[in-house]
Amino acid sequence: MTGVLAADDLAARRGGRVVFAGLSLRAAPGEALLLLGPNGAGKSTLLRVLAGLLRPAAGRLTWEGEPVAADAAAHGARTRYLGHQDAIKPALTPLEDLSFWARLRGGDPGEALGALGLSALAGLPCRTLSAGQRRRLALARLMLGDAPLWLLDEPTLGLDAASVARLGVLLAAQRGRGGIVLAATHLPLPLPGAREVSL
Ligand SMILES: Nc1ncnc2c1ncn2[C@@H]1O[C@H](COP(=O)(O)OP(=O)(O)OP(=O)(O)O)[C@@H](O)[C@H]1O
Repeated sequence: MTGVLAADDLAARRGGRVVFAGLSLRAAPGEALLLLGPNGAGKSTLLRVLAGLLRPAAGRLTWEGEPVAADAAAHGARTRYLGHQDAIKPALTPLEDLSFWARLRGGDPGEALGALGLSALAGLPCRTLSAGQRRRLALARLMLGDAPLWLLDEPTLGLDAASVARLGVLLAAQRGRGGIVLAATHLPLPLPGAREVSL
C-alpha cells in the first residue's frame, strides 16, 4: 500500500484570490509532514487540493509519478481525509457509523472503536456524543481499510490527553506500514520526526 506523493509548483485560489503559489512537497512511504502557518495561510486549502477535492489553480500533483487527476477514483480510494467537519449522522450509533464505512472499505469496526476508547459508547446515538467523542469517532474511521495517504486537518482538536496518545499509536502504525501522514495543526502532534512545511 505504499507510494510517493509529490506536489510541484502548486497554486490554489479561493473566492477568486490566490491563497498560495509555488508550493512543492514530497512525501515518501513512512513519512509525516506537518503543515504549519497562521490562520488563513491555506493549510486546509492545501489538504483539500491534496485530497483531490479542490482543483489546483496551477502545478502538478502526482502519486507514484502519475497525475492524481488522471484517476480521481483511485486517488479517493487511497486517501483518508479528515476535515474540520466530522460528518457524523446524529441518529446512527458509533458502531453503526463504523459498520457502514467498514462495508465500503473493510476493517473491523469493533477494533476501531476500541482503538479510540469508544467501546463503551458504541450503542449510543451519535447526537449524544461530546465534541471530543465525535472527533474520536471520525478518527476511528481512519482504521477501516488500509489507505496509504492520510490527510488530517487539526486532528487533535477537542481531544483529551489520553485520546491524543491513542491517535499517536494510530499514526505510528500508519507510518510503520509504509503509509503517509500529512497534518495541518496549531497544536503539538504525536508525529516524531515529522518534517515541517510552512505556508
Ligand atoms: N470556500 C471559500 N471561499 C472563499 N474563500 C475561502 C474559502 N475557504 C477558504 N477561503 C479563504 O482561503 C484562505 C485560506 O483558508 P484556509 O482555510 O485554507 O486556511 P488555514 O491555513 O487552514 O486556516 P486556519 O488555521 O484558520 O484553519 C483564507 O483567506 C480563507 O478566507
